[in-house]
Amino acid sequence: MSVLEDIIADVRADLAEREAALPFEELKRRAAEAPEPRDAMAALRESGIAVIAEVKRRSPSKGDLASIPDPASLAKDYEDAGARVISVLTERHRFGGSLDDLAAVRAVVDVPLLRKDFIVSPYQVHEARLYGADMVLLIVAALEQNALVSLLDRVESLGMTALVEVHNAEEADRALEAGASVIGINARNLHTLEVDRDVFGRLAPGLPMDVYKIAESGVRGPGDLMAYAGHGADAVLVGEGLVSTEDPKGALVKLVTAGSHPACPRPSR
Ligand SMILES: O=P(O)(O)OC[C@@H](O)[C@@H](O)c1c[nH]c2ccccc12
Repeated sequence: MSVLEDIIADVRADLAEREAALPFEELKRRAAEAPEPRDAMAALRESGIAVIAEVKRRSPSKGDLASIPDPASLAKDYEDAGARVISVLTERHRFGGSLDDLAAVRAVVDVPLLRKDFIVSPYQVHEARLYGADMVLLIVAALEQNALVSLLDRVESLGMTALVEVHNAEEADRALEAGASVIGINARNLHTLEVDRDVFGRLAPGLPMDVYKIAESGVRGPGDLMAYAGHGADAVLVGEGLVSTEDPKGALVKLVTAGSHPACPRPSR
């Protein structure tokens, strides 16, 4: 099994437990009563290269990155530093995250939130909404085409934004066919866990102008943000480059400053 398949097997096992504890119909009813979702697209489209900052404790490739005893306070720092959207990993086994982290972050920040997980079922989409997400990650490599199409539809029908993640041209075609308007190009291959920062520059020019393009993974500092911007990124998504520094807030301020600098290349749209 590849890393991705391993991860998804555990995600499905966890999901079955939660489904047994809270039936889908009841979950849907509760999620429908959650406060209205925030407009993640509007936040991302403000001027400059947006930075999406991630609450990430661990990763399969690097192991422990940061203990993050108080995810809400890290998220508040991210918001104060100018994060346009905050990503919260909710996968438990490999990333050390939880839905409780998402709820804790929701309680203290106003910016839109991304639920970062391995979404394979509509159950998780309603769950994302219940815990305060405004945006949901859908990984093309983890989904059959019909599942991708119906999950994308589900995310949008609940008023959220889908971030559709791809790693190669074939997945990019599938994302477009499914109707994705926000595409994340992940430099990390989820089968081998290797990072190749050139993937963005290879794939982004082939995407339509009106698709919002996010460069995911491997951003170490302003230089990488500028390079991604030069290849047409509207936004970058950063985890390790923030959480594994002494001063995540300071590191984010540097990225946000670079992304809003007049010399930073911006998409011609
Ligand atoms: O920590 P990095 O290299 O800055 O990467 C952040 C983000 O791109 C990464 O966490 C990620 C991108 N896609 C994912 C899918 C699942 C889990 C994690 C991810």
